[in-house]
Amino acid sequence: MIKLEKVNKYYQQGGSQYHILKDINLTIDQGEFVSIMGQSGAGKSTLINIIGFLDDQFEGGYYYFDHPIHDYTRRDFSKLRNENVGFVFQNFKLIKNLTIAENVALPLLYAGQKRKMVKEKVSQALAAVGLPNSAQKKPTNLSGGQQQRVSIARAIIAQPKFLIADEPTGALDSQTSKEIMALFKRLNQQNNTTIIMVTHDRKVADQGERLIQILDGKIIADEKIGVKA
Ligand SMILES: Nc1ncnc2c1ncn2[C@@H]1O[C@H](COP(=O)(O)OP(=O)(O)OP(=O)(O)O)[C@@H](O)[C@H]1O
Repeated sequence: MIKLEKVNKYYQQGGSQYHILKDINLTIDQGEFVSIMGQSGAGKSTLINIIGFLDDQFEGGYYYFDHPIHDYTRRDFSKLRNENVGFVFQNFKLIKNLTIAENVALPLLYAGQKRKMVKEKVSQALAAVGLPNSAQKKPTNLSGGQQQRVSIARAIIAQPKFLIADEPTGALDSQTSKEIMALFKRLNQQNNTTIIMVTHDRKVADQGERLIQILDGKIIADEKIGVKA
């Protein structure tokens, strides 16, 4: 599904050029649950920004379902992103003055779907993340774990081909982290949703089935770590 070939990424700063990703070769199949670990500054966010079609400024090949998307325009990139990827962040990124239902509906409203259809899909997405009775609440009335469930509902509502989760448990206590990881695992196993997750926490990473380790912009290890149920 995702294939990176010799991907390199540079940043220019103050007249100097920094080489951030170095010859990244990586293939991710549909249905995989991949964890990415590495020290701060290793290049994890830079990598997932490329994988998630947020950054089109890189060198090398990116083949998505065999399409050479490194040749695409910026506009093609935003279309690909909107239609294929769901994002989950450490700090949830919910809009405070919108209700839970309105937050979850946003990707569908951006995609121009009819309100009646949207309402039904919002209820389904909230039920899927275990929050059936919170639609009319505001984010600040929910716990951190519940807010992360809302952000996962928002990420899955448009039925993306894959999810990118950047430190999804970074702001949660260990019990809540476990519950959120159980939810990711269920989405992966029941719906075959591909998940690509960055984490600093080895216990969290171990919930995936493959662990990629990055150091100084290079993949230094890529191994199977669990057996799928
Ligand atoms: N927009 C930018 N301009 C210049 N340098 C950048 C930019 N974004 C990131 N960098 C640099 O690229 C390197 C990799 O950053 P990146 O955010 O990908 O690391 P990371 O592994 O995700 O780290 P962390 O775990 O701290 O989030 C760092 O040295 C960072 O300073």
